Amino acid sequence: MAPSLSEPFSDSSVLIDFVINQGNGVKGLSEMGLKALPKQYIQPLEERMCMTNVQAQESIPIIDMSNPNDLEVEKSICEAASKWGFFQIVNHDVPVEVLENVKDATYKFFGLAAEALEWKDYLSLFYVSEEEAFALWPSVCREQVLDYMRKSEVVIKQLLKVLMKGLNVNEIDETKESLLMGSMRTNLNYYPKCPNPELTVGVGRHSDVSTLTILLQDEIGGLFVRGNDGDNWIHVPPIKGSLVINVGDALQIMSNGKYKSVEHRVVANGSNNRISVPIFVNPRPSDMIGPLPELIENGEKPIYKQVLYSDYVKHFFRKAHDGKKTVAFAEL
Ligand SMILES: O=C(O)CCC(=O)C(=O)O
Ligand SMILES: [Fe+2]
Repeated sequence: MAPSLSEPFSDSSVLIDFVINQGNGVKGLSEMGLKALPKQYIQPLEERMCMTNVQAQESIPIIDMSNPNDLEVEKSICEAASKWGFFQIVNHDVPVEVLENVKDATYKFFGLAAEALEWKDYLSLFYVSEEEAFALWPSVCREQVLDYMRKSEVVIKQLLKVLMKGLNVNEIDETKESLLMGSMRTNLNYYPKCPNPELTVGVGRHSDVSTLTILLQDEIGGLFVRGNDGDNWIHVPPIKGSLVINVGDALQIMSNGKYKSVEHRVVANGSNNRISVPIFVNPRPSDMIGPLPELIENGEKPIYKQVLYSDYVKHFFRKAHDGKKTVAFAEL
């Protein structure tokens, strides 16, 4: 039974049934035209975005990738990964058409079905093989997602090569390539319009568990990155055709802390629906991750221990989004 507008979801089991079991998602809630946010989505005050903490004059670096082997470009990538942990790339090799197609496919998918978390619905696609993707992924988006992943691989390899060079790791053999990018997951995120955006979050504060994340966002905006001073938040402005790149915990650990996996969050929006499509480039679940041996051989003191990547990810998902605390799991 659909819940009535006059008494929407005072009972949590009705809400869970509507959003999850019946598959309506947060999208279903948004489209009911609720006057107020259901209480289950109201976040504690300290987790809500306070606009006085936004640093409007700051922005993360925007890097032109037309000449990825140019020394100045290499330098700006490594500096951005050390200082910010976040940057946007423009003039990369992923065709704008591929990006547009995967955004359209995301809209199409959420026209069909949804599941829920925070004020956000998402579909998570773990890549195993093309055959499996053809068998299991929704047909409305699988071609576009596969194309987006395939075409992004070039830029992912370029970035990892440059970032490794910045650590004086000049050879990426098969084992290292697998450690850096042995598994990939693409999420289709949908943040429906929200009746009380200031009371909730699209995605709470977190850092990613990936090596690198490649994020495509639409033109709405709402992604904020923790500024260098630790208190403020910096908006990541949508730039058509760009990809947002961020360092994840696995790369922070492997680089022995040189590259930073930075907290970020997504605010809910009172006027527009928003989509984003991150590719999480990860080690394999069975890999041990820790500071790269080359760094230790060069005399660096390790600040992280070796951990099984699947244990690290399990640890991340055991707790609610809670900022940067996951990485403490690997600290020595
Ligand atoms: O939607 C976004 O812009 C970011 C999403 C995100 O941080 C994530 O899925 O890990
Ligand atoms: Fe994230």
